[in-house]
Amino acid sequence: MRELMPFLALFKRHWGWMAIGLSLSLLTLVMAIGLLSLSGWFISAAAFAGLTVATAQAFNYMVPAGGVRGLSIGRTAARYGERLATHNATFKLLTELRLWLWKKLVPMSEQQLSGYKQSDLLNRLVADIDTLDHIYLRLITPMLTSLVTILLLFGFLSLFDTTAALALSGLLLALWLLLPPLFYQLGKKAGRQQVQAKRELRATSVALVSHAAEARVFGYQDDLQQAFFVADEKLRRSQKSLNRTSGLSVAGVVLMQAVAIVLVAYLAGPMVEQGAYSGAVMALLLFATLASFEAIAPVAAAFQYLSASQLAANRVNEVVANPTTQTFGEQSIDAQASLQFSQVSFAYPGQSKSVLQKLSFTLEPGKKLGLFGPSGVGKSTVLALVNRQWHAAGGTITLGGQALEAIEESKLRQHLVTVSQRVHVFNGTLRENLAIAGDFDETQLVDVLNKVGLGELVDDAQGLEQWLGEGGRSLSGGEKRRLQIARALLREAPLWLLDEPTEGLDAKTEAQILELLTNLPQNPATLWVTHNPDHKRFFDGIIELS
Ligand SMILES: Nc1ncnc2c1ncn2[C@@H]1O[C@H](COP(=O)(O)OP(=O)(O)OP(=O)(O)O)[C@@H](O)[C@H]1O
Repeated sequence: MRELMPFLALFKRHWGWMAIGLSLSLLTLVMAIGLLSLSGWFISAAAFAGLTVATAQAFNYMVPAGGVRGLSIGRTAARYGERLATHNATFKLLTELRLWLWKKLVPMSEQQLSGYKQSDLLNRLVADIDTLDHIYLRLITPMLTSLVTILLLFGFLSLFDTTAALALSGLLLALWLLLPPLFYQLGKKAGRQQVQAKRELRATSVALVSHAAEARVFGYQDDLQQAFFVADEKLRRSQKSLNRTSGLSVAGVVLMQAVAIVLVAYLAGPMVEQGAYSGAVMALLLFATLASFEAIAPVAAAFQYLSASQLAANRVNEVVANPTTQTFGEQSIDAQASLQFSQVSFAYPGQSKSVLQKLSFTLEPGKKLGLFGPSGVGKSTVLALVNRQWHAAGGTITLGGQALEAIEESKLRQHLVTVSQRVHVFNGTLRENLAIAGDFDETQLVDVLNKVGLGELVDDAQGLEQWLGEGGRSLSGGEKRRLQIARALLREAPLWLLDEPTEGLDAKTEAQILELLTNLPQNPATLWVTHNPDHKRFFDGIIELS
């Protein structure tokens, strides 16, 4: 259970909604038991009263009938409120958990996340976090409400028959204690298999979609599909097994309910014969017994899913407690900071050959350095080191005289921007795609779009609100790069990292982008990776990697 502790701590922030949901859930149960007990008593008492004219006339139908009506309306209202409150609490918990994990993932570099497939991280963020919401809805709520209901039931029934009250509450309490470990064991294997199968299904479906084109061209579509079907079958098998356990829990609870009814009837029968209470009270006891099992039914189901929640918690904790997580310092950087590599060496994990060996250079504020060299020599790796995607194994990288690791994360991000060949257009509007650079008003956004030659995008009827991402207006390669430059311009970062920003563009677009990048208004320091010898004229210095 220790693995669940960090998540229970996060739950605290929403205790208000959780408590409302719990209270309404308890109220619903109490009203359900009250409704059935009162109805049982009322029908039997009315039948007994009808045996003679005198008793029939003296019987007060109005008050119990009003009670039945009140309880049934109250129960429906409480159930509705309970659903609203517990679902609201669950969604709040999900948001809390997902944001918490997202915030932990974002600062991690590629190095720290290497070893995880993207689909696996996605799965941890989505499916595993979903599984964790069972803790509140399926575990905490039924366990607490059923326990309180048993205690209340004991108090209520002892008003009529202490022995029957003790017997029924004792039986319910024994079930409350025994069902969880029993169903935890029964659901353990299938619960874990389900988490595993969900992971595989997501990985194979992501592969199926993202590799679709290559798979078709090279004829391995069937293999991918087969892997997907195997994972799907695994998931179905685990669900079937869990459903069987659920069915077993329902059958078990119904059986115990029958046992309880026989037991209470056995104890109450002689009491009625002895005249300790009426037959109508016996009906009340029997109907209360019948209804009380509504409290115990979810307890068995709850623990069947615990192992899945535990495994999900372990998987989430594993990423968060990544042993390679590097913490960064708190230093800020001066806008006029120079970037310096001194004897920097680097090799990718698991590779014996170094990509960089003792690389040294200095990039002064406002200067442009061109980074040349054959393909695969390590040019992009240099940019990745400045971006802290990876960390140098030897030597030092400093910015404004401070070690790169000592600089606070947000300060570093404010200081530099990267313009690469691949631009991500988010599934959102033009405004949202620019707004990742910060908070800007309409004039500033239109102004920057004009600067990068994308002014005509705003002429669209929807202007900045036009949809750009998936399913939106498709941008050409050159337009996407200009969008990226617009984002970078908005940031006013003093250090720009350019990774072949004009690669693959036609001559006209290339000329436009070059014009833009070589005449940036704030004249940032620029480290520019390129293969094109014509670009040499733009640079104050050249680094040739070999
Ligand atoms: N994540 C990674 N894991 C392992 N090796 C990597 C990784 N990224 C790059 N490499 C390897 O490191 C070397 C340098 O790669 P890098 O991308 O820096 O080269 P580059 O000079 O930018 O190449 P290009 O001009 O083709 O873009 C290559 O041999 C590449 O295969």
